[in-house]
Amino acid sequence: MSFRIQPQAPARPNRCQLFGPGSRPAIFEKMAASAADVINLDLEDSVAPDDKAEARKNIIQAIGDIDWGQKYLSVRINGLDTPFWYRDVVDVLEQAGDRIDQIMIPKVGNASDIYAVDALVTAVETAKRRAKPISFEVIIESAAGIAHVEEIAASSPRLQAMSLGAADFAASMGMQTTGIGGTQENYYMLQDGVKHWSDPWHWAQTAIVAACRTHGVLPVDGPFGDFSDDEGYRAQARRSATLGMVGKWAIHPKQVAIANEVFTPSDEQVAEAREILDAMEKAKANGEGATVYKGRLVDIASIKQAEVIVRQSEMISG
Ligand SMILES: CC(C)(COP(=O)(O)OP(=O)(O)OC[C@H]1O[C@@H](n2cnc3c(N)ncnc32)[C@H](O)[C@@H]1OP(=O)(O)O)[C@@H](O)C(=O)NCCC(=O)NCCSC(=O)C[C@H](O)C(=O)O
Ligand SMILES: [Mg+2]
Repeated sequence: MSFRIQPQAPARPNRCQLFGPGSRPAIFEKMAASAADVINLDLEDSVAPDDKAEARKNIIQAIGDIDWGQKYLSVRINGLDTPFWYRDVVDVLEQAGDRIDQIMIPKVGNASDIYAVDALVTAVETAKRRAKPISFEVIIESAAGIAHVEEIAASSPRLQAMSLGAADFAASMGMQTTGIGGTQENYYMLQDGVKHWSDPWHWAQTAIVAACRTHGVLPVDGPFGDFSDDEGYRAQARRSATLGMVGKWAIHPKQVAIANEVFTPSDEQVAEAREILDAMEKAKANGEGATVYKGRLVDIASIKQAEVIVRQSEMISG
C-alpha cells in the first residue's frame, strides 16, 4: 500500500447524466424536470455542423432562463480537433451567467488537451470575475484517450468526472460493431458448443475506474444506444456499478429511472453494510481484526467495502 491516501471523488450524486442536443430547445424544460442528477446540454455530436451557432445561442439562453433546480448543469463542447470548441467555451462562459457548473470535453487524447481548455477557461473566468470555478468532465472515447487515461485523470484540479464514450471509442479502436455499448453478438467464448458472451467494454471501464479512483475523479459509464432495450441498459448499468462506476448516461428520458435505481444502493445493501460495520465494531471490542458474518469472513477491508455503500447511500439521500 502506498503511503499516499487515495483521494475521495467529489461528494455529489452523479447517478444519471441526461443528454439533449443544443439544437432541440423544446426538450430543455423536460430535461430540467427529469430525475437526472446531471444535465448535459450538447454542442458536439448530436448537433449538425450548420446548427452549431444556433445551438450555442439556445444553450446560453436556456442556462439563464430555465429553473434547473439542484441539477449539476454541464455543457458538452466540441472536440479540440474542430473549429468550434474555443467559441463554445468563450461564448458559453462569457454569456451564460453563473448557473453553469461544468464543461464536458469530448475525445480527449492526453493531459495537454485538458491544459489547453483549462488555460482558456481560466482566462475567461478571470476576465469575468467568476466566483465559482467551472469543473470539467472528460470523455475517454479514443485509442489515445484510453492509452493516456491515467495522465488525463491527473491533469487538472477542475476534473471531477470521466466517462466512457462507447460509440467513438469503438470507432477509434476499429471495433467491428455499430452498437453503442451492451452485448456484442460476436464477442463470445465457446464451450462444448455453447456460447458464453463476454463484455468488450469491461477492460476500458476498469482502466477508467482505476485512473479515476487514483486521482479522486468520478468514473461514469457512457451511452447505451438501444433505448428500446431497458433490460440491456439495466444489465450494463449493473456491471458498471459493480466495477465501481457511479453513474451512467441517459440518451432518452426512459433510461433515467433505471440508472437512478441501479446506482442507488438498495435498502438491503445498506442494511447489510451496516450489519458488517456493527459486526466489526464487536470484533474490535474483542481485540479481533476478523470475524464471521452470515457464514463468511469479514475483516478490516470489509469495513472499507461497507463504508463505500453507506457513504454512497448517505450522499444520495442528502
Ligand atoms: C434519441 C432521441 C432522438 C429520441 O427522441 P424522440 O424521437 O423525440 O423520442 P420519443 O418520442 O420517444 O420521446 C418521448 C418524450 O420524451 C421527450 N424527450 C426525448 N428525448 C429527450 C431528452 N433527451 N430529454 C428529455 N426529454 C426528451 C420527447 O420530447 C417526448 O416528450 P413528449 O412528447 O412530451 O412525450 C432523443 O431522445 C435525443 O435526442 N436524445 C439525446 C441524443 C444526444 O444527446 N446524443 C448525444 C449523447 S450520446 C453520444 O454523443 C455518443 C458518445 O459521445 C459516444 O461516443 O459514445
Ligand atoms: Mg462521442
